[in-house]
Amino acid sequence: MPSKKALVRRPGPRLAEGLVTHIERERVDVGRAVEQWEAYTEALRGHGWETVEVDPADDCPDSVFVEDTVVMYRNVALIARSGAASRRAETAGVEEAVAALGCSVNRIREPGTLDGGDVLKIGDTVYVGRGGRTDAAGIQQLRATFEPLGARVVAVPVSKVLHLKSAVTALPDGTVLGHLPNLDAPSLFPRFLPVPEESGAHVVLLGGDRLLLAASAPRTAELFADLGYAPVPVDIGEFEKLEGCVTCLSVRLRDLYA
Ligand SMILES: NC(=O)NCCC[C@H](N)C(=O)O
Repeated sequence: MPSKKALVRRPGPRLAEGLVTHIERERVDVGRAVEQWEAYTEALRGHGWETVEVDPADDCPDSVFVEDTVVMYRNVALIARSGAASRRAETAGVEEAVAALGCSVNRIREPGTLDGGDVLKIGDTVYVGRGGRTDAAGIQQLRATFEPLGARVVAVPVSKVLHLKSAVTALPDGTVLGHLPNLDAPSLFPRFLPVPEESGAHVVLLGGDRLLLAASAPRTAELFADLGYAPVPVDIGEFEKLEGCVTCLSVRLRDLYA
C-alpha cells in the first residue's frame, strides 16, 4: 500500500520576520498563524493524510514553509539549497526526517540554488521555475538527479512571483492552473486553466476530487465546484502575508511504501 504521509513543520516564534520579496510587508500575528497552521494540518489529517512533524527550526523565521526545503520524486529526496541564504539552515532537520522515513537522499550542491516551491510535478513531468530562488545550476542538478529515474524536467522562466508554484499548480487530471498576470510563459503548459484569483492558483490534491485551497479564493472555489471537484478551503491569511500559499506548508510523500 502506498502511504499517505505529509511532512509539516510548526511555525516558530520568529515567523513574523519571514522574508517578503514581491509584496508589501504586513504585520503577522504569530498566535493566529499557529491556529491557522493547526487547522491546515487538521484538514490534511481529516482527508486521510498522516502528518509527520519535522523538528522545529525556531531560529529560522520561514521554517514553516517546509515545501521549499526538499523535492521528492518517488522515494528519492533532493534536499534544496535556497537562493535565500537565510533559509539554508532549515534543511538539516528535513534531511533527518526524510532519511528516517527511508528515502534516499541527494542534495543540491553549491553554487547551485533551488527552492522546492519552484518544482511542480505532474506525473513524470517535473516543471522547474528559474527565478529568484532557483538558478541554472540548481536546474541542472535537479535534472541530473531525477532524469535517470524516468522524470522529464521542463524549465520555466519565473519573474513575476516568488516561486513557480506561486504562479501555477495542477488539478488531478494534470490541467495546470494559474492566474495569468503572474505567468511568464503559459504556453509551456499543454493544458491550462486560468483562475480568477491569485491564490486560486494554488491547490493541494487531497485525493479523489478534493482540492485544498486558500479561503481567500472563493470565486476559484466556485469554479472548481462547477467543474465537479470538492473544494476544501482553509484560512492561511497570516502565511499569505509572507508570500506563502497552501502548497508550501507541507510536502506530500505519496510514493513511499510503509
Ligand atoms: N513555496 C512557497 O510558496 N514558499 C513560500 C515561502 C515564503 C517565505 N516568506 C520566503 O520568502 O521564502
